[in-house]
Amino acid sequence: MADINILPAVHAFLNKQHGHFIDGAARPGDGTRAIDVVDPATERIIAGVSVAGSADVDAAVASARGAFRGTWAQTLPYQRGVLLNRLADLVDANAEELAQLETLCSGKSIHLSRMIDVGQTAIFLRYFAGWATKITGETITPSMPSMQGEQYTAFTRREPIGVIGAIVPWNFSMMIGTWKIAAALATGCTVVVKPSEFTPLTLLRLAELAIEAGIPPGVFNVVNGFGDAGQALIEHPDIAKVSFTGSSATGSRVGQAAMAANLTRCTLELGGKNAAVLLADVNVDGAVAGLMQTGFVHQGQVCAAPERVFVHRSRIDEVLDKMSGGLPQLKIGSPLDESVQFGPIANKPQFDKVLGYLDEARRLGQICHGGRRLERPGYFVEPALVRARSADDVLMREETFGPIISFLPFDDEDELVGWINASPYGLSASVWSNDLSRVFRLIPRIQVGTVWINMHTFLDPSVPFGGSKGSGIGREFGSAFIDDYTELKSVIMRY
Ligand SMILES: NC(=O)C1=CN([C@@H]2O[C@H](COP(=O)(O)OP(=O)(O)OC[C@H]3O[C@@H](n4cnc5c(N)ncnc54)[C@H](OP(=O)(O)O)[C@@H]3O)[C@@H](O)[C@H]2O)C=CC1
Ligand SMILES: CCCCCC/C=C/C(=O)O
Repeated sequence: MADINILPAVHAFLNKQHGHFIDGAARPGDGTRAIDVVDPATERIIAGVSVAGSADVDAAVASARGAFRGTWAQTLPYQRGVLLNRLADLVDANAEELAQLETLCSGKSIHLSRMIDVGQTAIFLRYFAGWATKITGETITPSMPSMQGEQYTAFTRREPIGVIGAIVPWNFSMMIGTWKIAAALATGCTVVVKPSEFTPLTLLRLAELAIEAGIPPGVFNVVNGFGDAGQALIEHPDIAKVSFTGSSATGSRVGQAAMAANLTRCTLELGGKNAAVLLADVNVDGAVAGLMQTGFVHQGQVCAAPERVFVHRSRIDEVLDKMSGGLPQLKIGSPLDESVQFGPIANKPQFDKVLGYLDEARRLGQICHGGRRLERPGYFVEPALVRARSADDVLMREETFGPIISFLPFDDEDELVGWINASPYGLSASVWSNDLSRVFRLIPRIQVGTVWINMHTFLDPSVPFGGSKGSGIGREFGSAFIDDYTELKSVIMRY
């Protein structure tokens, strides 16, 4: 099939040098440094953005601080919910434009951009809109003996923490940005977001839509640039909280810098080396379909993707045969072709990293299917299946963040748990079985933030998501975010 037609609005948005979005309007950069935005499917430059200097970061934080104390503080929770719902409606109304921008910057298939990036952005906005009117404290009866004979009562209030500095990676820029922006706005905070320099366009467009929705200027600001712009943001004295998604290495630096600068609180959603465990009674067809989908969606560039799969020895040959048989059905090609499920790797550094892991697996003779680079422009590589020799192999230990799934047979449950927990990461795992007694015995033994049963990478806005160990600090979604984005104030009163 041919590529879809690019909308005139997308052409118009692309052929521009973008700056930042501050105080409700586009702010051009100072022109001294610029970033080329590259389409990973063609390696062509499709747009440019300016690099924020400290004056831009200061202006964005000042605007967010002004709105936090002014217009946004005067906006009732009910109205905040209405405005977030209006933004969701505008995301729906501009869905195709946003999906095309996302695909052109990130290389994810247009189908995925429509369904996940745009579809989930609207869903998360509506979910958080509902929370705006449901943020409550509790009443407490003081219990100290010294209070006998006196009349006391106490209550707590949840107050918005202030300006949020949000730092967002390139794999799902608009959706992950929205998790942070919508949580901030629902609780009464304001936000300055720095997208990855590889995928800056959809969040700039979302900021424009926020103004169209009636969200006051300064509530949602975007600064573009490299890590140094992010660094200036997290160290800014008027940032009350940092919400970061990205690699564990950068996340660790971000957390330390924020803490050292101003004791700034952080939520860190970091990398993973997520295990899928297929027990002896596994429904192989169901597990294979699930792994094919979640291991190779967006070319494996998903923090929760199943990268290491432990299969009971009695089933491993069957599983690998069916995985190999399924791979040719995954159509590789231009992400703007609606029949394609598998596009290019999102950017050149990530492409080089994935090719490096594939070279290593090839050197060790471990690739059992795929893994070849495609001879065409763009960062294309086939998805790969690897049969590991030991849980200590590089591909069983390091996060590749690419379309590579490694398999290892297991015999013994204790050994299996040891292998899973030996990882410094602890984001997620899945167990595939209908033997619920065994499954429920495993759940408390696996050191991760989320366990899926007979599914993988299923994110729902009402279920907390985040990592343990080296995969992060804090949780996004559900009610957990309210604690993160608010300050708890206690009031004790004698009457
Ligand atoms: N958990 C996840 O969801 C993701 C994990 N990754 C992993 O990270 C690896 C590297 O990808 P990369 O994009 O470089 O991810 P990083 O973790 O390095 O970057 C994530 C975000 O942090 C910014 N950043 C970088 N350095 C700093 C800093 N010192 N202070 C503040 N912000 C900073 C980046 O900006 P800039 O890009 O402009 O430097 C980007 O916006 C990938 O190979 C993959 O393994 C990547 C994306 C998502
Ligand atoms: C189809 C999977 C979509 C979920 C993407 C969530 C990504 C999170 C992350 O990489 O941080």
